[in-house]
Amino acid sequence: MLRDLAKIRDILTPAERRKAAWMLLLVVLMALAETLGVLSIMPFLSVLGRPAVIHENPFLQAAYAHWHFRDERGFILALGLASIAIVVASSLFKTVTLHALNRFVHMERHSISARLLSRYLRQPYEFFLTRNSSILGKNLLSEVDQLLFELIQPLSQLFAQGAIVLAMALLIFLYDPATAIGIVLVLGLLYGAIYGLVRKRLARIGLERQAANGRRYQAASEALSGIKDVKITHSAAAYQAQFEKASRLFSRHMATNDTLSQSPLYLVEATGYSMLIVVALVLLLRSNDIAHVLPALGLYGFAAYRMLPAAQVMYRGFAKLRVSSAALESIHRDLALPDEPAASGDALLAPQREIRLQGIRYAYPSAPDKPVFDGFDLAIPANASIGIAGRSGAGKSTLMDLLLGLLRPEAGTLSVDGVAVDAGNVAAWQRAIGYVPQHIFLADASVAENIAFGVPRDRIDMQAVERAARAAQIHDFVANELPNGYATDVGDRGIRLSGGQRQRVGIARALYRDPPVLFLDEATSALDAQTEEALNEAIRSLSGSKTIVVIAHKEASLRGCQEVVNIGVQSIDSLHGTTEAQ
Ligand SMILES: Nc1ncnc2c1ncn2[C@@H]1O[C@H](COP(=O)(O)OP(=O)(O)OP(=O)(O)O)[C@@H](O)[C@H]1O
Repeated sequence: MLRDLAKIRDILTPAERRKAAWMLLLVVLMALAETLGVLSIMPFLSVLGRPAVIHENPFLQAAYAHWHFRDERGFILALGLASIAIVVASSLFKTVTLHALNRFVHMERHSISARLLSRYLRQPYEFFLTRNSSILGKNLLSEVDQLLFELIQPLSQLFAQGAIVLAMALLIFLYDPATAIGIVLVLGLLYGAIYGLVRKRLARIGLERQAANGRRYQAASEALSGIKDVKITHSAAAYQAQFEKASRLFSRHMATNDTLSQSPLYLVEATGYSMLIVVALVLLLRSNDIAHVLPALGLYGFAAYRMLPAAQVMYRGFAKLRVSSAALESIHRDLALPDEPAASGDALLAPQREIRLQGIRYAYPSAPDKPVFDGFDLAIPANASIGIAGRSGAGKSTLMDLLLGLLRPEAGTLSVDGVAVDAGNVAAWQRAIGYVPQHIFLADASVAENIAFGVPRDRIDMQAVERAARAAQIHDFVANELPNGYATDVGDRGIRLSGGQRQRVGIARALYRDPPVLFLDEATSALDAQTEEALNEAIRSLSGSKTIVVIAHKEASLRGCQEVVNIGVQSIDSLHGTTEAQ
């Protein structure tokens, strides 16, 4: 429990920690206000039943004298009004506090998920090679909710109700210490025993719930993003079954969790009220005077009425903490990921002489013993156009990712004009590059927004968009055939465009900023021969003023390059030696 509290503390920012402390105080005050509201009716009721109490009770007597009441009716009226005032004030306080609490919890959901997304987005590219994107999405959306509504909220209730139990126990203690200790002991033992019985099961449910939630997200996201393959292979039923299995398990665990954290109430209620009857009988047997027993019983009855549900909420807090600690653990771990500095400024590391890879060794994290490159060298003169050829799987895309600074070599350096590219200047280097990947990602936005990718809509330079589109051989299509020209929406991942059109939008994107370096990875593979030739011609016209690196399987695509580097001549495992482009 203490470890979990420390984790919650870590997750919050210092300002949120202060706010959480205030909230906790408010929650406790709210619980006490609630008790006070109910408690304030007691003197009114007892005076109403027997006005003589006014003169017997020292407090009521003092109040009666202090405010110079002349008759009992007036005092009872005042007592009634005072009770109404307390109940109304306590309700107002509770309403305001409730809003503050709701706001805190919901804003925490926003704050934690926003910080988590920012942390994920700042991770190096390699991080995403080992983590499943739907699981990351699940953490951001579903696990943060689990943490807040199934752990932090019940936990704050645990503290609030703890205050009530304490206040009530104190009240009874003042009246009758032995009974107070007895009640706390019985309640503590009862809940302690139940918790001891179910705690292992709760922890297991917590872990399984989290795993099933992940599988649920993964099945839904894979089926929907791969809908074409799902349709054509008729694998919808398999995905449906996969989703349902995980979803059913997830829901079953949520139900068991709710039951296990709620059900002891009935058992404890039965025990509590049985105890009340036993206490009444014992008191009656001891004193034989029912009038003497009744006030004591009234107090115990009231205490039971407030304490039993409060103890139940406390137990629920412990149970939820147990189930949700898996969610807490994963969010705590991911928020502690190294915080890479976000790229800022607009410096440009543009090559004047050469781009050089030297002594590069790189192995993917999932295959650390099988380096794709080991001792690899490559020099690319500035403003030259270099082709990279090689058989499938030889490492062409890996080489491009290394050149892009997306993958960091285990050994060796990437340098631009002798300046080593590192975490400090990689953003400046990437700003100098226009990159067309093998698989182009289009956002569900307009053609113009996709070309000026990442630029806010009102800051898009439409002239630059058109210039880039002309160079990418897509302007005529956009201007003449799309209903709204550059404002036409391309649909989810560009589904309303053909493969070749998507590819040309991707090329226009790389050209939008008119970068000094252009990297093209199979950029023309989806184009017909005529369009490809026109595009190659356009790219050729850029050569001499830009450094261009082209990866292509087809020799025709590399024809315009001044030099072709073949990296497929050696086996992947032993790609040593020098491959130098002069
Ligand atoms: N994320 C990854 N984790 C582990 N191995 C990978 C990963 N990506 C690629 N590889 C492996 O690295 C090697 C080089 O892959 P790469 O994609 O660079 O080849 P390529 O030459 O671009 O192939 P193609 O022409 O088919 O696109 C391959 O053996 C591939 O299986």
